[in-house]
Amino acid sequence: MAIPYYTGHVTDWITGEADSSAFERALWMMSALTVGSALAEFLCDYLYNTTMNHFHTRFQSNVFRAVLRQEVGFFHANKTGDITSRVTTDTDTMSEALSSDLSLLMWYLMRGVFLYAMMLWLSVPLTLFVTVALPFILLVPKLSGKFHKNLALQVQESLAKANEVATETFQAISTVRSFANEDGAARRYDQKLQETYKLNKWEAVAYAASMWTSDLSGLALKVGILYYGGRLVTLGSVSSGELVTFVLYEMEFSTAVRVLLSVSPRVEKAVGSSEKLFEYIDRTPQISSSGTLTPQDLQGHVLMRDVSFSYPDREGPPVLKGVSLELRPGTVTALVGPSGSGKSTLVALLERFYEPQSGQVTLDGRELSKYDHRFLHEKVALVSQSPVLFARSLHRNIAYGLGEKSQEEVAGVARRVGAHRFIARMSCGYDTDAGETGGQISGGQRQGVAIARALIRDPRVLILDDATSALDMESQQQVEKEIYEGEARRRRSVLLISHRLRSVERADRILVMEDGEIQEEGTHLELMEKKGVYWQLVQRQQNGAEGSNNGFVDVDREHL
Ligand SMILES: Nc1ncnc2c1ncn2[C@@H]1O[C@H](COP(=O)(O)OP(=O)(O)OP(=O)(O)O)[C@@H](O)[C@H]1O
Repeated sequence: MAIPYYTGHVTDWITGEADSSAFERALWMMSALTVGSALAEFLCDYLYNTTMNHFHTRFQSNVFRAVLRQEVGFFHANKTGDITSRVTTDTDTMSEALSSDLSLLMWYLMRGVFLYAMMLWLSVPLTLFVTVALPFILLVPKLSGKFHKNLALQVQESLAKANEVATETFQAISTVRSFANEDGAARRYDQKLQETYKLNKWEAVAYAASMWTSDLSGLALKVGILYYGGRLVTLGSVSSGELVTFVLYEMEFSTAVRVLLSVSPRVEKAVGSSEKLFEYIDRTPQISSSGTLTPQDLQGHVLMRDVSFSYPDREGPPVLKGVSLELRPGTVTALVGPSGSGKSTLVALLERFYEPQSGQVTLDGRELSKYDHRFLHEKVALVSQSPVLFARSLHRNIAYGLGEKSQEEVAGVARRVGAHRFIARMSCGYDTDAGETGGQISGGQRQGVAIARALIRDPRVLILDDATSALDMESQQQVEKEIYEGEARRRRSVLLISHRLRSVERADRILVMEDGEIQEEGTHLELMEKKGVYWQLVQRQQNGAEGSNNGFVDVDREHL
């Protein structure tokens, strides 16, 4: 920025207003400053980019952690594609703006301030003239910048919607293929992309408009300065060298303003994308995990008292209506009932995925929220209806979240639930990759691995939510043996949800659930003698009235 200053000195030497020593000094200073500033710029770029890279990595990691902290309901309320797009695309947009645009913004802001000071020092009247014209240069592009920010937000949202379609399609590719609906999926994706394209077009117009207006006003300003400055030179209030220096500074100043104006909409776009990210970071999870209890003598005594629950954002009657149940250590409690009666919802409350609107769930007499999050989920293990495995070895899947576990330990627990048989037959054994969401092994094998994954934690409460439906007879018997006769049985409470009556009839207690209420409870024989809901359901099934629709399949007819 000192170059224009010394150019003025050279001009004064040419016009004879200064001697030759000033000319030599000017040349030396210009050379030294050029080398010095090049070095400083190199250092500045290096440090800035390294810092921004560090920032990007940390920020993305923080957003990911913030999303992970949210309650399960948050993931049901927001689409996966939308969340993923926020964590990846939006953080990229934001970091890109920060790494290039913000550095330009800061750089040209500092330049602008310095140049303005130099202009003031050279000629106050000319600077005042520029100052009066400045708001006109700034105002119009500022207004179009606002319009641009709004459009940028819409572009981000529309891109997220396109991502949702892609994610959903790829996740359900087998279904898409079996219905031969590839064209339908492509059309849906195209439709979303078209929406983004249209918005992008408007965004480009808004951007061009702000550039055009700033160009036009900059040009008008230059004509004004030359006219007014020429008059001041004639009057002798500034030298011709000073006018040249002023014009050069003003050109640099205009460039700074232009850059600031072109960068600010991009920074505003990044602000637009960051708003949702900060919403995620600032969001307080509706289910806190601030509990601290980690009792080493946990028994696994679960009590659910008069619990009612409705899913958030779901209208209609409650899914659970005043449910009470007890899981005693050393006993197996079975929960049966038709599809949609609320069994998995009850499990979700035991796992603290949701909190009940009324009533209480306690473990060893203390509310679930009082327990340390990690401890609770180590001690209360769930195998869900469709367990998901991770794209890593079966060994790592069984020892999921537990750090290093020896091969003997993993194989030992797999043996107990009959999973070792099929794992040992695989060519890579425990090193076999389960594939994304466990898609590279069969449904029954997935269930076997998931049961082993739950048992390796030696939980005090074990919940099997229809978790053996796909197992072959031999594995099923092995799991039942583990549940009913296993040595750990005395140390834990088991909640067994199943549509197979054969596997629940040995339970110490059977609860029959219908429409979110426990209708009956007792042992299998008691319930059969009572000839109530349970008996009716069994009869109906026997007569084939409702088939598997009421949730009861594979009835042990001989026993009945
Ligand atoms: N995440 C959710 N959001 C809103 N409603 C839900 C959600 N999950 C389940 N429901 C609704 O809650 C009710 C009970 O569902 P739940 O999954 O608990 O039944 P279930 O007894 O486990 O059925 P199944 O035997 O088929 O597994 C159903 O009407 C279902 O539509």
